[in-house]
Amino acid sequence: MKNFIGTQMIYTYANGWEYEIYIKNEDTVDYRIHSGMVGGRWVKEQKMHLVELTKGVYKISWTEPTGTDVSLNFMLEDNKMHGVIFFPKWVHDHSEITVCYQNDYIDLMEESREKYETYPKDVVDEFAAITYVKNVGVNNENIISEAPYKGMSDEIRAGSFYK
Ligand SMILES: C=Cc1ccc(O)cc1
Repeated sequence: MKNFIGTQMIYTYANGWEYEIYIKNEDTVDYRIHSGMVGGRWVKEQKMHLVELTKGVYKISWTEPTGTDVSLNFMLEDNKMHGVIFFPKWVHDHSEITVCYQNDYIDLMEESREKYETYPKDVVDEFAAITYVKNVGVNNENIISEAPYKGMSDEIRAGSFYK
């Protein structure tokens, strides 16, 4: 568990969506979505549940202000993960509303999940290849502190992003 907490990862799902996550501490993640249905969205301070399923295999799960539920399994020894995302219908229909720095729009997310339809949910379950992994320590506010832009994940992988 100590190895996993503090880890920053970038991964590409089999459907092409690229995500970045930072396991900030034992119950919090920050994340950034580089591409996919809600590419451009980024979030800090998302509370989550974390367990070690077996040696080197970690599961994190949470429910979001949008009503989206997420459960992710990281298999670090194999450089792969598997994610399940349960999108309410409204996120699928109005994804542009969720593409923002969510922390500034929590009220809008909560209003939208009441205003628009929840069902049928859109279940996305996909494996992903982890393309970057680094333990950057706990509670580092500088790891995910700006909006994603085209080329950012390449810069992170190349080691030229953080000054
Ligand atoms: C909806 C959030 C979310 C964050 C990371 C991930 O891999 C999938 C979904």
